[in-house]
Order: sequence, then C-alpha cells, then structure tokens
Amino acid sequence: MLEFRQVYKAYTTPQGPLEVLRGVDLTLEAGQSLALMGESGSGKSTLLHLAAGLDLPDSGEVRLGSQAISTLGEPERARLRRERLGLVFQQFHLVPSLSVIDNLRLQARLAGVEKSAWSRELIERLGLAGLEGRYPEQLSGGQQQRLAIGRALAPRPSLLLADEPTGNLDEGSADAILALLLELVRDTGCALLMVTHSPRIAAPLDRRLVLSHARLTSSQQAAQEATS
Ligand SMILES: Nc1ncnc2c1ncn2[C@@H]1O[C@H](COP(=O)(O)OP(=O)(O)OP(=O)(O)O)[C@@H](O)[C@H]1O
Repeated sequence: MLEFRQVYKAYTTPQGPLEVLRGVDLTLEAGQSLALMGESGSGKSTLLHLAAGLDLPDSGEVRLGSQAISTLGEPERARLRRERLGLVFQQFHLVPSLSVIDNLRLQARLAGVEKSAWSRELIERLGLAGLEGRYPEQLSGGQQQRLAIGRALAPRPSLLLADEPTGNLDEGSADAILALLLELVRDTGCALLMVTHSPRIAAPLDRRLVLSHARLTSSQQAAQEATS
C-alpha cells in the first residue's frame, strides 16, 4: 500500500544541510494502522509530507500501491492525493465559507466520487446530524475535527494520513475522536499513518514506530536506546 525504500531527505539551512531522514524504509499494508512517533523536530511531518507526495525525497523511493509517487510530476501527484489519500491535520483546514455538509462533500466532489448515502452515514456517525447547515466557526473544536475527518474519508481513500489529529483537543475529546477515527478506518478498510507525540494516542494502533536521529525504529528499540 505505502512503501518507503531507502528514503533520504535533507533541508538546506544557513548552518548547512540538515539531514532529517537517512535511509528510511517503511511498509504499511492495506487496512493497517501505524503510529509515527518521535521528538519535536525529528522529522515526522517531513515523512508524512513525503507520503502525501507534497514533497519529494532527495533519493530513494516512495510508493503508493503500484505507483512510485516520487517519480511523478506535481499534477499527477495532486490527482493521486485527490483520489487515493485522505489528509487530516491538527489545524482543521475547513473552508470557512462552506457549510458543514458542503465541507464534508468537498473532497469527494473534487475526486469525482461523491456518494450521498455515504456522506449521510458519515454525518450521522460523526455526530454532526442536525448541524449540516452550520458553518465551521459555529462548531466546537471537537466537532470541527470530526468534520475534517469526515471530509478526508468521504471519497473512501485507501490511505489516511493524519498529523496530530487530536493535538488541539482536550484528553476526553481526543480519546472519543480517536476511537471514532479508528472505527471508521477499520470499517472502510483504509490504511492509517498517524503522527502523534502521545503514547496514549498511539497505543490502540496496530504498530508504533519512532523517528530518532533520522532513522525509524520500533518503539521498544527506541525505549532500549534511551535507557542504555
Ligand atoms: N522547509 C524547511 N527548511 C529547513 N528546515 C526544515 C524545513 N522543514 C522542516 N525543517 C526542519 O527539519 C526538522 C524536522 O522537521 P519536522 O517538521 O519534520 O519535524 P516533526 O518531527 O514533525 O516536528 P514537530 O513534532 O515539532 O511537529 C526540524 O529540525 C525542522 O526545523
């Protein structure tokens, strides 16, 4: 489904090149959920942006299904994102001038795959029934994030990429929204790559990996290295 093969990525900084990913290998199977952890600045968002084709590796390959997205041009990567990927960020990125229902439908319309029965089901399951005509500013933070999740899942993507999706919410709301997200992902057979700082949020996912010193390790390995 998603594969990184020997991916290297460095940024140019005034102090010289900053190596963020050094030979990262990663495989995420269809329907699997993976938490990507690591300290602030360890490169989690960089890896997520590469997975979304929003940025390109310096070397190595990023593959989504049978396609090497790192070799595609921007228009093809944009199409792939529209049709195959869902994206959820800590900042909800809802369109303020669109109602709840139009925000939810937006992504599916762009992908040309809107299914009104599925949009309806999402609205119900996300607890947004009755709020369809409201605008994002008239929703609570938790409701806005549920809408952002619905918008990402409306086109039935094969992979959902989430960057700290509950980072802006209190613990209770974060747990409820995570449970809902995992349930929807499981029911739709969508794979999930989620960046989080929080071991509590990472715990219910199938796998946990840690980015540290520009490499990916399992969370047990990272814990052993930290104590040795
Ligand atoms: N465009 C850029 N130019 C230069 N350096 C960058 C750029 N983007 C990110 N960096 C640096 O690369 C490193 C990794 O950044 P990244 O945002 O991927 O980390 P992160 O693990 O997601 O951090 P956080 O948890 O704080 O969001 C950081 O040191 C950051 O300052």
